[in-house]
Amino acid sequence: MATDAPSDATPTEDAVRAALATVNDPEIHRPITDLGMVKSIGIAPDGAVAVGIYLTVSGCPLRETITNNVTEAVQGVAGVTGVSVELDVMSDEQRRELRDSLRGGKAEREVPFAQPGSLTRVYCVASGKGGVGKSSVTVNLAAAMAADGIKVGVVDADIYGHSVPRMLGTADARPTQVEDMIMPPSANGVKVISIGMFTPGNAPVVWRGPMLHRALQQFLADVFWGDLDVLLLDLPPGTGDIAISVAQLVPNAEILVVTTPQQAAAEVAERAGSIAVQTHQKIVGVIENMAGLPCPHCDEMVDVFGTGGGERVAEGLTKTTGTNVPMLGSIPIDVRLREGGDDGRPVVLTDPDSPAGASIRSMAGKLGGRERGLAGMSLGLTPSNKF
Ligand SMILES: Nc1ncnc2c1ncn2[C@@H]1O[C@H](COP(=O)(O)OP(=O)(O)OP(=O)(O)O)[C@@H](O)[C@H]1O
Repeated sequence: MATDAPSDATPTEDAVRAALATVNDPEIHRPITDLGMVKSIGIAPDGAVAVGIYLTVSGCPLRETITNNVTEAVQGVAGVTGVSVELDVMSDEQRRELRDSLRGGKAEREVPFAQPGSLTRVYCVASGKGGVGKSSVTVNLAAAMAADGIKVGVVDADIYGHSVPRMLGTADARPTQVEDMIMPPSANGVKVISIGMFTPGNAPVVWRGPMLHRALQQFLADVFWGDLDVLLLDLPPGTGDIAISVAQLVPNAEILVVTTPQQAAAEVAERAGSIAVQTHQKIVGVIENMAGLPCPHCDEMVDVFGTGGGERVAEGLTKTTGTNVPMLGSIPIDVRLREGGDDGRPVVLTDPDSPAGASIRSMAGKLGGRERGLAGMSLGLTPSNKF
């Protein structure tokens, strides 16, 4: 960043610090000056600047990015003739301070999304059967929302098929840890944390209920999500322990039910959705996936999995819950959606106007853009007797 100082003047420390304030930590997305990452600034009479930077952890995978960004920012200051960056690593004490400041001064773990003032909408994506496209829908909704400028995160809590990182293009990413705080990797503008990032190789997860509960609590409380507009949780299929844990940890989470049009799948999906009655959660709607395959020769729809499942589930859940559970939309079978999932390139980004892409984008618009209403939310105010 250029200043008004004449270019032959020695740069001031304030000007260098102002330039450093424009550099964000690539994982925490906050200025390095606010995170206690600037260790020292040395300015030689000839305009050469030496900056000392604390990394949060040794072997930080983003050390090169940070070095480059710092160099570029300081180089732009008037009078700077050269920049050298020396990296150091935070002490345990500094890391603890950083963690506490990221938690808003609170040392204890709490789930930010469950706090009364939280403005993050939390959606649990649930299905009855496996393989109906729950993860594909989650990933594409998230990518479409991010493309619309919404700050979105995904928790992949599907212990049986943790496929979200691959579908989002972060298959090999591992989160960085600052003390007991976890920095989620991000791809296509979506922050993501997956149970698969904490299991060696492709090992199956054989955790029982209490362990799953703890893992989920960690994903919600110990991951540094920043200010999210929307958090999507990809749940395992069925009515298992995880759904109950989510209800306990984030009682205001709303449920999105994914089904195929098939009668059998719809019945199971309805059962999975109706767990919301017991947990007192709201079902935001039903998404029907794999709703017909356009014939490649004549474009006529072939109803591979039958028809009407989504509507049946929506009607059934409306009756069971006594609230209006709408059908949010239908997604046809589309080979581009499957390929995009395999390649980590969501179809909503690669083929946004394909029938599948357009349908998911439209639902993402509704779910992401809906008023983050204060209705039903405690504002922490005491009613006045004046009126
Ligand atoms: N509309 C669609 N068109 C074509 N392929 C699809 C569609 N929806 C999902 N698929 C494919 O079906 C397979 C299963 O989808 P996905 O993994 O999203 O299901 P899931 O319900 O999350 O499964 P599980 O519960 O077992 O994790 C994937 O290979 C995915 O690419």
